[in-house]
Amino acid sequence: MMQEMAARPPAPIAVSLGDPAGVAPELIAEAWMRRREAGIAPFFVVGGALALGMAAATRGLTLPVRQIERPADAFSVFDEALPVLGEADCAPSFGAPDDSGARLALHSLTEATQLARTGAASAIVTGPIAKIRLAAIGFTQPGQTEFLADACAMAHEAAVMMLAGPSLRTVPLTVHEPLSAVPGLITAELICAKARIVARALARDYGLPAARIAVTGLNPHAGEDGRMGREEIEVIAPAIARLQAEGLAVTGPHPADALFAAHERERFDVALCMYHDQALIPIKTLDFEEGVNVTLGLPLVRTSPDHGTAFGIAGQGKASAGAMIAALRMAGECAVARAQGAPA
Ligand SMILES: NC(=O)c1ccc[n+]([C@@H]2O[C@H](COP(=O)([O-])OP(=O)(O)OC[C@H]3O[C@@H](n4cnc5c(N)ncnc54)[C@H](O)[C@@H]3O)[C@@H](O)[C@H]2O)c1
Ligand SMILES: N[C@H](C(=O)O)[C@H](O)COP(=O)(O)O
Repeated sequence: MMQEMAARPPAPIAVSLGDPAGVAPELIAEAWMRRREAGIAPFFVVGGALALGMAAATRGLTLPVRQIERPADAFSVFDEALPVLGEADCAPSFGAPDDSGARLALHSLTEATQLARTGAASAIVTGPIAKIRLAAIGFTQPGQTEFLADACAMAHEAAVMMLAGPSLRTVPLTVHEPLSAVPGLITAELICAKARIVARALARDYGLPAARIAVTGLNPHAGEDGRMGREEIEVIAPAIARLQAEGLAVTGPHPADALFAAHERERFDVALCMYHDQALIPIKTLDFEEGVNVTLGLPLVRTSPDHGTAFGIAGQGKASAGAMIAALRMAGECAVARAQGAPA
């Protein structure tokens, strides 16, 4: 079905290549091929012209690629060819990641971030990377979210991961942490800080001025009045009370097991969950092929498909481009919302 892009962002979107041995290049290529029907705003990729062409070919696509000299050139090129900025490249072996691919992924991410920071790009959409592969070449952050926080000179906690799909939005309070460390990391200050960032961002970028935030408990049955854990009584409920006193539409702590049933999802705009899998399992179950990973709280717009590198199916024509397309669409919509002056 033909989708409409509401308005064009003031600058094109910068896309980082992701790990070239994974599914990202083929999905970027497919998204460009479907740009009109999907209503995707003009974008360019930083590096990887050869990798993109090779990846497209594995899906039977003949991809016209054109080198551009400046981000703004993407506007005139985008209709005819996929614009690529810069010469950095490699010839990937799909499904077999290596250090040269990891270096290209990091270069592309670094450059695209810089362009979004300066406003030369109106948003960044990041292709999935394998964290362990990047760590092997010196990437020190747990993920791209924290990389972006560092690039913007912000504390890691100020860059808030949100997963968004047609069925729901979720935010993990703690992110890439071992489960055993989670209880010790849950504080009222962190809950309040992240809830405030979520509320501001949903107002600014998503047109939700009074977002309803459902906060989960940590323990089974949200602790069952302290019989199954005390974090709800000692930490989570006091944080919710503080946020309510500030006027935020926050409820909870809710038992997490039933919160994502259809009838419950109608009662909130976003769920603030205590740890990674509590937030990501529901969305990847309900919305895997349209799920978007967004970073809230940054001075720039950043989205990414919800899935990873999927090395096991790369280059086989099996991967769905749905989440990549959704990430590109959402980046364009958020960039337009900011350009139209939604309050920070
Ligand atoms: N945005 C990101 O950068 C991001 C997100 C998640 C995971 N990762 C990284 O990706 C690597 C692999 O992680 P994983 O295996 O847990 O997750 P994954 O998302 O790569 O794969 C999970 C499952 O989903 C399938 N899958 C993934 N994308 C798909 C698509 N577009 N269409 C159809 N099926 C798809 C895979 O084949 C696999 O069966 C890890 O190194 C992880 O750190 C990166
Ligand atoms: N936690 C995300 C997920 O599992 O989908 C993913 O690892 C992405 O993290 P970054 O965007 O921080 O790289």
